[in-house]
Amino acid sequence: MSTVGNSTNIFWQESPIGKTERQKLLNQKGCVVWITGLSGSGKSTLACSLSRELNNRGKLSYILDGDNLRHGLNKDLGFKAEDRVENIRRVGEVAKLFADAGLICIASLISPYRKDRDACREMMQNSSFIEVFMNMSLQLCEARDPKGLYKLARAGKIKGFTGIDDPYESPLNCEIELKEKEGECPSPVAMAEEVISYLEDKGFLQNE
Ligand SMILES: Nc1ncnc2c1ncn2[C@@H]1O[C@H](COP(=O)(O)OS(=O)(=O)O)[C@@H](OP(=O)(O)O)[C@H]1O
Ligand SMILES: Nc1ncnc2c1ncn2[C@@H]1O[C@H](COP(=O)(O)OP(=O)(O)O)[C@@H](O)[C@H]1O
Repeated sequence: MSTVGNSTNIFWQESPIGKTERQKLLNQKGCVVWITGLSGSGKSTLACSLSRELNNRGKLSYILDGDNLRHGLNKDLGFKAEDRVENIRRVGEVAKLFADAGLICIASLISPYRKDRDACREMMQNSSFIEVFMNMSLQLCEARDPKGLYKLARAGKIKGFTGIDDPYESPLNCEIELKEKEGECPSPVAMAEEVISYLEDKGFLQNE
């Protein structure tokens, strides 16, 4: 019996099938690939490309996309600092469940605060949190502006837009950093392959 958060008298219910058994069934290891970066940096594009490439290799993945989750699970949250903190905390918890299910969970969110990303890392077992930093310049993201949000933010029609009048804290120790080279961004497939090589090297795509 214990107290957790605001709940008292709660008990942990063990499951008859463990993560090891599920991973064996899937021939892979559960993990979280956490993609962070500015709006327009290519997070969703990489998430989709990575999921497709993994699928082609017979590996099961699932995308948790910030924008999409704000249509449901996180529809009560906005973009003020405490809402972003709660957004990342919830998605971290959900990602942890997907990884426990044995899946390669691809979380794609701006996740602007280092402390919150680190807290998600802390939730996970050692080395199964792979932080991917989309290190694209604000200039590139703003030039892309596929949803016209930077334009609105510059015009003062959106307040607290990340990179314009709200902070983005770059990772200090991420596992993978993807960058533009001479103003050119690698293709989504090339970026997905870089992540897949990492997953392969670390043994996530098999279960010996
Ligand atoms: N104020 C403000 N700042 C940043 N982004 C904004 C804002 N308002 C709306 N949007 C849209 O919301 C998407 C980001 O949602 P996230 O859940 O990833 O954000 S966060 O991690 O909680 O910061 C983001 O999607 P992406 O462009 O895919 O990153 C935007 O489309
Ligand atoms: N590797 C890439 N090369 C060229 N264009 C890209 C690349 N990745 C994304 N884009 C384009 O940039 C825009 C923003 O990408 P998106 O994945 O929606 O970013 P985010 O999810 O970070 O907001 C889209 O128009 C997309 O087609």
